[in-house]
Amino acid sequence: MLLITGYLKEQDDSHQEFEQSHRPETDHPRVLITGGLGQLGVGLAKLLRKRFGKNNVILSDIRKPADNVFYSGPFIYSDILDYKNLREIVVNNRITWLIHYSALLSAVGEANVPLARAVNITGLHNILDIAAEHSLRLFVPSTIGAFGPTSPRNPTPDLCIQRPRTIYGVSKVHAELMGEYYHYRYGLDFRCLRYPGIISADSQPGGGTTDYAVQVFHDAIKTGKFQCNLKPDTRLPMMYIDDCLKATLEVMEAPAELLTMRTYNINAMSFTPEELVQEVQKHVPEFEVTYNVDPVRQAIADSWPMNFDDNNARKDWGWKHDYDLPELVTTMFNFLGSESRIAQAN
Ligand SMILES: NC(=O)C1=CN([C@@H]2O[C@H](COP(=O)(O)OP(=O)(O)OC[C@H]3O[C@@H](n4cnc5c(N)ncnc54)[C@H](O)[C@@H]3O)[C@@H](O)[C@H]2O)C=CC1
Ligand SMILES: CC(=O)[C@H](N)C(=O)O
Repeated sequence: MLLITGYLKEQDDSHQEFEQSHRPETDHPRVLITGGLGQLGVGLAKLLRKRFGKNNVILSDIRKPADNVFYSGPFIYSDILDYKNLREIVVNNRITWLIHYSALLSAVGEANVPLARAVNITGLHNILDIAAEHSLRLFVPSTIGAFGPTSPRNPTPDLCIQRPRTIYGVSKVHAELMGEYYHYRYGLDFRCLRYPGIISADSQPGGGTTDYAVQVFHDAIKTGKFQCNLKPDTRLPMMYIDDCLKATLEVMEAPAELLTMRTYNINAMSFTPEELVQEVQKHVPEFEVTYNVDPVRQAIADSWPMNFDDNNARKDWGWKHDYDLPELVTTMFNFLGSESRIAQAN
């Protein structure tokens, strides 16, 4: 029976997908995600495909996807520095929404400033021009890294001094300002959220300053020991990936008249490595941490917000987070714990 049910379910699913992908364009956006094979893109594609139909969401990157990603929905090679190719992809696939995830994050950017400038700034210019030319709804994420040591840090409001000290932060402030300029000058439907450090169980971070808060869970499960590359009292805004992706879809679907701004802070929690370790030890009592501070990442973290003020997002389009620190840690261990039990069983 299960086999038959499974077969019938499969038929029904594929019929539904056919339906969704062949509905008139007016029904659903046609989404292109750039830089989709990083920490956030695959999860976002999953969420958007559930909402808009598998074939209406195209994942892209310059890297080769794993089989499970490749066979989960449309994937295409796209280098955002190749303006012509990007334009062809947008036209040939009748794209109406563009989620621009391609970037070099804070620490990797400091290690390769010329490449970070090319990808994060020249690449962004290509995206802006194509989005304006084809009237796309454009999402570009910014970051807590778009602030610097002269910004108010506790809390950091949406509008304040922004003098970041990394090429990553400078490029993201540039993205915010250029996106808003294209909005006011050319009517581009530009939307931007400043993400905190994002924590996920099923994807690896891409070389940032907040990566420790992902690694800690894997090490707690694998070895019970963790070497933290930030000082124990380094407070940073953080968010579980499900909240981040939910906010991204919500702000993209928000009616334009609700948006009093085009760039919003979003917040969920702020914690220090010490506070995170204490919460982890409630699940893994024997867990041990040592501190081996990375001076580059520490200097970046010391220039970033400690707490984020996101009242405008909550007021304008109803943003609210679901995961605080205890829920985050429980969710991460539920996922990773089951994964490691499966791994041990195999
Ligand atoms: N993960 C986080 O904690 C946060 C992420 N964000 C932003 O969200 C976006 C996605 O972040 P992640 O997935 O974590 O980044 P990631 O670093 O994990 O992935 C970025 C992707 O961009 C791709 N890429 C690099 N050069 C490219 C090019 N020339 N053309 C096309 N793709 C290229 C890479 O192959 C990679 O898969 C980024 O813009 C990042 O700045 C903002 C704040 C926090
Ligand atoms: C907070 C971010 O933008 C990213 N995770 C980084 O640490 O660079």
